[in-house]
Amino acid sequence: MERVTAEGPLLEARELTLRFGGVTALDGVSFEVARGELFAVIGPNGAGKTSIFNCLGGVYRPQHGTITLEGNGLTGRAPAAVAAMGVARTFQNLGLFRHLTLIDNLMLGRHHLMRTGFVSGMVWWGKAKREEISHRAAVEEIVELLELEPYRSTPAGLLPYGVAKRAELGRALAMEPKLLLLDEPVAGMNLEETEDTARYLLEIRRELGLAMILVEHDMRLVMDLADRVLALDFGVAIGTGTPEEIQHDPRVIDAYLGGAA
Ligand SMILES: Nc1ncnc2c1ncn2[C@@H]1O[C@H](COP(=O)(O)OP(=O)(O)OP(=O)(O)O)[C@@H](O)[C@H]1O
Repeated sequence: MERVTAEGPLLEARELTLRFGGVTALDGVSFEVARGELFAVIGPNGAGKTSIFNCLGGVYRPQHGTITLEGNGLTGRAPAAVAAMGVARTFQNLGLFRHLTLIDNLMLGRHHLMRTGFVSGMVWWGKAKREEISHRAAVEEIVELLELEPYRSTPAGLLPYGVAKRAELGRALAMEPKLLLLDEPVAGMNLEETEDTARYLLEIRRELGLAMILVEHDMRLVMDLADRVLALDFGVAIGTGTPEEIQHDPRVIDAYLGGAA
């Protein structure tokens, strides 16, 4: 039965197990994400981080376990249905339309929120026009928040890399999600771009109160930004806690930080 609860965690993942043939990518992983929380998932290569995102985003269906968003079942739903429930995602490889301008890419992010289709838009011109204006206003707020004004009319394919990643973040925000999944948001960035991204993520949390799950190899970024961290190793959750707790957890040091040192 569908229900919406104002209390309790925003997202709840219980005992997720995902297997590919003989490989167990996730082995009974449980975690919760609170409203407004910046939650990070870390672990060495092959630990299961992408598998978690793919289960949350509806790309993979875990063989065992449940995922709920505000108490509503999300497990096994198709990616479009999961997006419509309020889960947005950014990708390691950019998910923008190269030939469309930045503004049009952001408008596309709002597509599922638009009520007026093409034909009804012609019939109900006034209503469609009003809807268009309100969507454009929402997009303008994102442009301002992410300081994208100088690039608004630039085709996405011509944007500098760091700006294109920011535009992708903007496209995800344009969906007005309840939860944002960030897949290695600073991969391939230089130090300045990385610091800018950290600043924008903090701004998003502060201004929008949006919950985010971050998968990232850059440990400094994770430890600086995250409220809580889940550490995985070989598909098993080996620790959950504040960055401080995780950095001092012997199992995590052994599995990950120790290995990287
Ligand atoms: N589609 C698939 N088919 C078979 N095995 C897979 C598939 N996807 C993931 N795996 C396996 O599941 C395990 C977890 O992979 P996953 O990609 O989730 O790890 P990860 O922590 O994201 O790694 P990385 O940091 O390298 O991106 C690995 O052993 C991987 O080889």
